[in-house]
Amino acid sequence: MSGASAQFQAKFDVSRETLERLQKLEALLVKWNKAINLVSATTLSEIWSRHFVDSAQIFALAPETGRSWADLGSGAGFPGLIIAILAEEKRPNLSVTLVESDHRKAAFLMTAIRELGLSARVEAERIEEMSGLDCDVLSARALAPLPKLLGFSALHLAKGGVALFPKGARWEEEVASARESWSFDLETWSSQTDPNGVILKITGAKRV
Ligand SMILES: C[S@@+](CC[C@H](N)C(=O)[O-])C[C@H]1O[C@@H](n2cnc3c(N)ncnc32)[C@H](O)[C@@H]1O
Repeated sequence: MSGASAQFQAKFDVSRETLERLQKLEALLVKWNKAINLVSATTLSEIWSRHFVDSAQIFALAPETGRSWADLGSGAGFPGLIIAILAEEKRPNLSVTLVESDHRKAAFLMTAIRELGLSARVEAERIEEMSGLDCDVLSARALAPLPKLLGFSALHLAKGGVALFPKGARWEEEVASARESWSFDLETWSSQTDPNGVILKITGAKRV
């Protein structure tokens, strides 16, 4: 086991099968990154800490009662593919949907799902053009400012659902800006990977 995967195992207590899936995903990302720009070359050598841990920390924040999870703008699969990998071990009944409008990235996501033996599905569509997903949990990393994310949530989150958005150092400005047109309940968790970042957990969002 590499140092990075051993650290992941210590943090998230996952099975050998899950670690093997993550190792396969790492190999796929390295292979595909030669042809399409999935992750920046500078973070390729830090896939476990910058992407796998960053994504996995979101998984534990979702209520265990949720049956469906949608990750919007998944890109190379963060956090969506990691959620799908963890769900395979820890919540096998969770249905995971990855939304990604870029067809080359969507092709990567479909390949990864097939090669890793996951049950997640990919919607290669634009978030604002697809029919409502009615999901219980929604996530999005590095997709849009919070006011826009809340607009996406209004389209796809079921009543009573939970939105999880990792945000960087300027998260308080984004929350203040969102409060101008939305009311919502907010909990925050410090990020395990970004000393200035947080994960926003939002419920009950309504336009004001
Ligand atoms: C900056 S990347 C972030 C990718 C990934 N979430 C991450 O954190 O590594 C944003 C991704 O969202 C996708 N995207 C942007 N707008 C979208 C839309 N309206 N509908 C679907 N996907 C979209 C882009 O193609 C891109 O892959």
